[in-house]
Amino acid sequence: MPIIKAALLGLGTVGAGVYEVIRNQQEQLKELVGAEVQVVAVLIQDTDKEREVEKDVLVTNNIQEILAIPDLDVIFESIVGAEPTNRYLDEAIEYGCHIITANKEMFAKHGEALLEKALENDVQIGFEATVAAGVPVIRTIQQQLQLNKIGRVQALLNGTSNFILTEMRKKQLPFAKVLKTAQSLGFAEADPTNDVEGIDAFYKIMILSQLIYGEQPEWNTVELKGIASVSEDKIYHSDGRYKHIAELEKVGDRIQATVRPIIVDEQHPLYSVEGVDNAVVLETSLAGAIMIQGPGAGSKPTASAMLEDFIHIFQDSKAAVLS
Ligand SMILES: NC(=O)C1=CN([C@@H]2O[C@H](COP(=O)(O)OP(=O)(O)OC[C@H]3O[C@@H](n4cnc5c(N)ncnc54)[C@H](OP(=O)(O)O)[C@@H]3O)[C@@H](O)[C@H]2O)C=CC1
Ligand SMILES: N[C@@H](CC=O)C(=O)O
Repeated sequence: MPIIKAALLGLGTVGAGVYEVIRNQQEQLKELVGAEVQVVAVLIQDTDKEREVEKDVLVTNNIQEILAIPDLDVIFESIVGAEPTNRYLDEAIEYGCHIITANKEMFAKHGEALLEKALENDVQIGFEATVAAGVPVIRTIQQQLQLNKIGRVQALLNGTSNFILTEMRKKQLPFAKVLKTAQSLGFAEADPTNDVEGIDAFYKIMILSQLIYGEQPEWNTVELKGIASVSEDKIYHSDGRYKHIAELEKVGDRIQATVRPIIVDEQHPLYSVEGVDNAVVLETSLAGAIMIQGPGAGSKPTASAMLEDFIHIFQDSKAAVLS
């Protein structure tokens, strides 16, 4: 049986989820892609931490050791921040590896350039996990809405924010306590600033803008507020519900985007989307308004998006080899 050699960049909440799914669902993966998937290396930062990986897996903090492995087929990237990640992926594409990423900051900033480079090097990039984790928004837009023109987009794109707003309102709990729970559940980033200041949702709506309109608005024109700007009292006592909503629309030649907490009433499509769920409402020219909803953060939902990308990429390669 052929072997697909994989490396994981990052072995935190997301990377560990990917590793576990590959191990636990090896037989199904074999059937789906026609090859055995072997994780041969992981890149981490702290070499002193204990890692739950097989003994023959190379664990290193040096990307060059990974890119020196012969015949590496794919990299699953789930590290944090735009750099050095972008540089690592740029090199990995030159090496000839497919890339599957969950890193929205990196992808909002460098996704276009990496996609171009991937095309030149005949490899693919899967980025489903960069937006709404387990909810297949990217592939729905890429594959199921090709003839439709997408007008306005309204979305809940940060699982942590929706979880915090929901828990605070339902249980009248303080912000700091619920944020801790969101961190312990693997929803919030280790540094939760981007979650609660709206920056994480901003990166995600920029990725959607690039995908839908082929460009992003000037970043400094986007109104950006996070849930940290809302008082506890308002969250507990407002009529309606606070939701952290990202909106996107092309008006004439101009793309307009906002990312902010607003109060919605029960008529609003995002009113009933609660907890860690994300949802994206797409106004489409033929199908009408479509809403897609599901878990927007966490280890398994994110690993799900990355492994589904993996299957698409390697089923394509299998078809190419057979034809
Ligand atoms: N958590 C979630 O629900 C989701 C997260 N994401 C994105 O996925 C990525 C990972 O998130 P998550 O798993 O939660 O984060 P964690 O903080 O849990 O894990 C990050 C991992 O990356 C490693 N790492 C960080 N920086 C570097 C670096 N410069 N070089 C090598 N390794 C590095 C860390 O190493 P070490 O173990 O040594 O500290 C750790 O293993 C982020 O970009 C995040 O935005 C996307 C969707 C959902
Ligand atoms: N911290 C993020 C994780 C997924 O992207 C969130 O809460 O949405």
